[in-house]
Amino acid sequence: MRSLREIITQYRGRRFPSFVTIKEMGPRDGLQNEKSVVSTDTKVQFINRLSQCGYKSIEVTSFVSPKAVPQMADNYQVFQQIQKFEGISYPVLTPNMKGYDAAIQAGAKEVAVFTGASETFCQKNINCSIEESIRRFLPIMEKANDNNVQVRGYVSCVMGCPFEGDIDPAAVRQVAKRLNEIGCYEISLGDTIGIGTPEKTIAMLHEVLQEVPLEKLALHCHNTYGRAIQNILTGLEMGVSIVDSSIASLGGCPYAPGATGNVSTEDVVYVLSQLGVETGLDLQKLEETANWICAAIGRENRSLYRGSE
Ligand SMILES: CC(C)(COP(=O)([O-])OP(=O)([O-])OC[C@H]1O[C@@H](n2cnc3c(N)ncnc32)[C@H](O)[C@@H]1OP(=O)([O-])[O-])[C@@H](O)C(=O)NCCC(=O)NCCSC(=O)C[C@@](C)(O)CC(=O)[O-]
Repeated sequence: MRSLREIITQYRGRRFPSFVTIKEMGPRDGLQNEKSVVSTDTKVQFINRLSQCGYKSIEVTSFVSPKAVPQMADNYQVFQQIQKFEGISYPVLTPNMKGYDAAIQAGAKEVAVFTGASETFCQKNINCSIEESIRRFLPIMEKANDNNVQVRGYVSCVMGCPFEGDIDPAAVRQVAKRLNEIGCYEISLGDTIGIGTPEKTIAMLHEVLQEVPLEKLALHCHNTYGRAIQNILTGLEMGVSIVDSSIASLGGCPYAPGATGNVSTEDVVYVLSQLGVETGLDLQKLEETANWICAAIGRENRSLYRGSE
């Protein structure tokens, strides 16, 4: 794995957007896979601390089946108890109408639907085909439109699948196109098991950009093989300006064997700051929050960045 310094040296002098929006995944993608139950109070404190770090978006929980993901069973309580600040969005995952209705009941103003570019992953994750998943999203889109709720869309396995192996970028393009057509305001492209490379990132984005405008695309990279930052920088060089990340690199997908956490927020913020890119995030507060949550749940902090760098 390359050090942050080596990555910064490699990418120095290249052209990136001047501002990159970072969407925090820690409370949802980060915690959903924790084996021992994280208390509602810890989740609430975690999100409240994150709200002080400068984010405009923090994904806070998911309204999925508690049998499928027990860690998110306290979704309603978490959403109700967190402090909500003006200017920060607190999206939640909703796989179907039942999840959407529960999210709205809790007070959600932004939701995210999620599917995949791999049939097998989609079946294992949400128990339906890709086509069926889109059909399930249609009534969500309709109701969200009536309720003035924004809907984000996720495509998983954009660089490869734990069950099917390679995924054709044309398949990613098709799914991203459908999510765009049904009205998702933004589409997050998930390298669910972190097997992307800069070359794969370029090939995948070239395809997706045939259908979806650049400003609607986000990159959601897991860091399983330590390549997430390079893949993200490759996407940013192509003009993408939205990145999903998880503080302390918390997480992993319960339906993607071998997947580790999202790329660490602190690492992305540090590297971008060294490359002259603004994120609006406070690195010191991020580091304090990362250390706090890792101590609270007994996990190691997998970020490479340490304030002493
Ligand atoms: C999608 C379902 C629900 C389909 O599951 P299903 O079994 O097909 O659903 P169903 O409609 O047949 O219902 C079965 C049971 O689930 C209940 N149910 C049904 N829907 C809900 C709901 N919304 N909330 C609460 N309960 C629900 C329903 O009421 C029923 O309860 P029972 O009668 O057996 O007691 C299930 O497969 C599920 O919950 N999956 C969760 C998948 C998940 O959360 N995965 C992790 C997040 S995705 C991810 O991490 C990837 C991402 C986004 O980060 C991007 C990337 O990295 O690639």
